Amino acid sequence: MAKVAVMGSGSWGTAFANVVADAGVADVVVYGRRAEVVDAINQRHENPDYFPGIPLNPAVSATADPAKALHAADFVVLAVPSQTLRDNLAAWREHIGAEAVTVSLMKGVELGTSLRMSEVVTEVLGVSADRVAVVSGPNLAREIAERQPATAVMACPHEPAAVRLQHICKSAYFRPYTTTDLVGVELGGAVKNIIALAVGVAVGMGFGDNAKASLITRGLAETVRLAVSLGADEHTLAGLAGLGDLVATCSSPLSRNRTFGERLGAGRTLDEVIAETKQTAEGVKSSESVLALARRADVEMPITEAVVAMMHHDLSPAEALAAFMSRTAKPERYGM
Ligand SMILES: NC(=O)C1=CN([C@@H]2O[C@H](COP(=O)(O)OP(=O)(O)OC[C@H]3O[C@@H](n4cnc5c(N)ncnc54)[C@H](OP(=O)(O)O)[C@@H]3O)[C@@H](O)[C@H]2O)C=CC1
Ligand SMILES: O=C(CO)COP(=O)(O)O
Repeated sequence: MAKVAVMGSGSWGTAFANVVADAGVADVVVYGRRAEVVDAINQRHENPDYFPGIPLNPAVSATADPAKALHAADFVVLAVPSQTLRDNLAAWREHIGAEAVTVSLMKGVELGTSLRMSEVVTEVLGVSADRVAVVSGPNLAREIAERQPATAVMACPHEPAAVRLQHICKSAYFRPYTTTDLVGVELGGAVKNIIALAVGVAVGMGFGDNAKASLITRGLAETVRLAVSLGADEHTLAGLAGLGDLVATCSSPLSRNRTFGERLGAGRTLDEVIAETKQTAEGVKSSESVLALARRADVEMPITEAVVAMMHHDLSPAEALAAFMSRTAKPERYGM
């Protein structure tokens, strides 16, 4: 059987390990940095910090030793916050086998470099892009841990690797598709978090479904503009990793990004919201790196700009709304 190492025992790492175990065709081990989480997974088949009361497949084992997790792994699945990936990978690099396929579950863009996560992997590990895959789609981790039905996209420029990954994930409740469009899949995932922050702000301000639908639709338009200008296929953004994830994340109270925005929109200060947010809300930091990417590509992303201004430059939700609504009138389709 293939061996899958999942590096990170938070929400998505735990739920994804469970998906692989439930698919039943690969061995899976999770690396967690805290012994109490590792012990709970091994002894009680539960991750009490992230999914209390949800039974994990007993075939999911855990270790606090990254070398042990990575030893002879065919797939190395990365599930830590995006901004920590470079340092973590540098520490893990010596234990990752030359033939392993690295799989990013992460939905962020690196601050400072504006690199996508797969690009950070190829840079740090010195491997070709053909050995790096990405999993994305409408995948709220709790629903998947509860074994509710879901679909996802496995992206890799080397299609056979995406197909192998599809095989080790497919189960009665998890249906993976494949694509070779890494750029579209990664940017769809990173930008939807930013749009979910904006939707959350609108919900927190008390606005209804017209505002939400407008942000989702115009959010998709700016995602497509950016992704296509960087080489993505427009159809990818109409698929699971684009529209699918955008709708799920912007609609769900389970989304950490939407919840973050909602608290801000309801009048809490940024510092209060940051202090209340225990899990990773990637869009807060990635809004800056995505905007930097957009400026470099000369692409307009007004919702992302508004989110950056609220998250990093003290613009209030009311001021952001006024600035957005008073933009110059335009045709619906422009600037592709
Ligand atoms: N949750 C979801 O529904 C989904 C999340 N994603 C993406 O998956 C990625 C991971 O998110 P998610 O699992 O939700 O995040 P969580 O916040 O739930 O978990 C983060 C994990 O990373 C660990 N961690 C945090 N900081 C560091 C660090 N500096 N070094 C090493 N490990 C660290 C945490 O350990 P500890 O528990 O000890 O703090 C925890 O195991 C993100 O990019 C997210 O966008 C994608 C799809 C769905
Ligand atoms: O990516 C996700 C669902 O696909 C999870 O979204 P949040 O990180 O906002 O919780």
